[in-house]
Amino acid sequence: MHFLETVRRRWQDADTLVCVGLDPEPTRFPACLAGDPDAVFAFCRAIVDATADLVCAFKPQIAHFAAHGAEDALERLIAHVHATHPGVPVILDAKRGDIGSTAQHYAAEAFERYRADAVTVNPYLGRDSVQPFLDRADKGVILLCRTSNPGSRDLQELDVGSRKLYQHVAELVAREWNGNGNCALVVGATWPEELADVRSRIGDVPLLVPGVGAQGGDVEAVVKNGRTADGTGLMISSSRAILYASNGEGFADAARRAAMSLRDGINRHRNP
Ligand SMILES: O=C(O)c1cc(=O)[nH]c(=O)n1[C@@H]1O[C@H](COP(=O)(O)O)[C@@H](O)[C@H]1O
Repeated sequence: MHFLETVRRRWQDADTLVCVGLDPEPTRFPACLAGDPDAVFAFCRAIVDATADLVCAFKPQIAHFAAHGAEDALERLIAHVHATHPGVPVILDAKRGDIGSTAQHYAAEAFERYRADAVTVNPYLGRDSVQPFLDRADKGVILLCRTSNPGSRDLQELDVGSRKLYQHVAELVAREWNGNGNCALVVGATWPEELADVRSRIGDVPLLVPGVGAQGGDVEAVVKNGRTADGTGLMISSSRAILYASNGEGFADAARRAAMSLRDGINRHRNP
């Protein structure tokens, strides 16, 4: 099934806009995993199994695996999600961007090697750098628009004619790059006004919104400013606040409680 169809099904059937980010940091793992040579996989699998019914997607962040030489754990983790929680899509957060010939390999990495359902892509190299991803009509292409970090102001807010660069990216993606209907955009929860602005420019194109939890974004503002008319349209992503809710033996249960609390907080504001 097409990535965005799968997400829409999760929004409706599982009644959740939560995306759990999988950002393993071994120094923050619970003591019960100390000495486990496969700790990255064991930790992430426990989180996945404890939260799968509460999410519209999982989002493993590739550097958090590659930095520890754990690409194999990432492959097995995504295979585990597909096998054990069918219908829950996986977004590979890789923020790729390169000339077209190299981008083809990044697309193959995301979709063939890792078997991700969607990937985050940096659009700032232009259309040809994104084309190998756009061509995969069954896969999601989630383009950085207004990122959550403070430094996103440096370039993304620059005036380019009658609007700012991130506003141009939002319109370009929604109007010209989304011919296959497989695009989404990233806007940080730390920019609630910009979220409303982007939503007004892109119709029902879905938004991936990281920045609630550890980065302090306000859930109510995100939902009210970013939702579509039917109270969906958002994948609201949190990593550290869920993954490291506890560093005791009950870490997976604590992660479940944190994900449930985020889901319920979102759902309180979903419908007008
Ligand atoms: O593309 C992303 O996922 C992303 C975009 C962005 O603008 N800001 C952002 O924080 N992210 C990612 O989302 C995750 C946020 O993690 P937490 O702050 O722990 O919830 C990290 O993996 C970031 O790399």
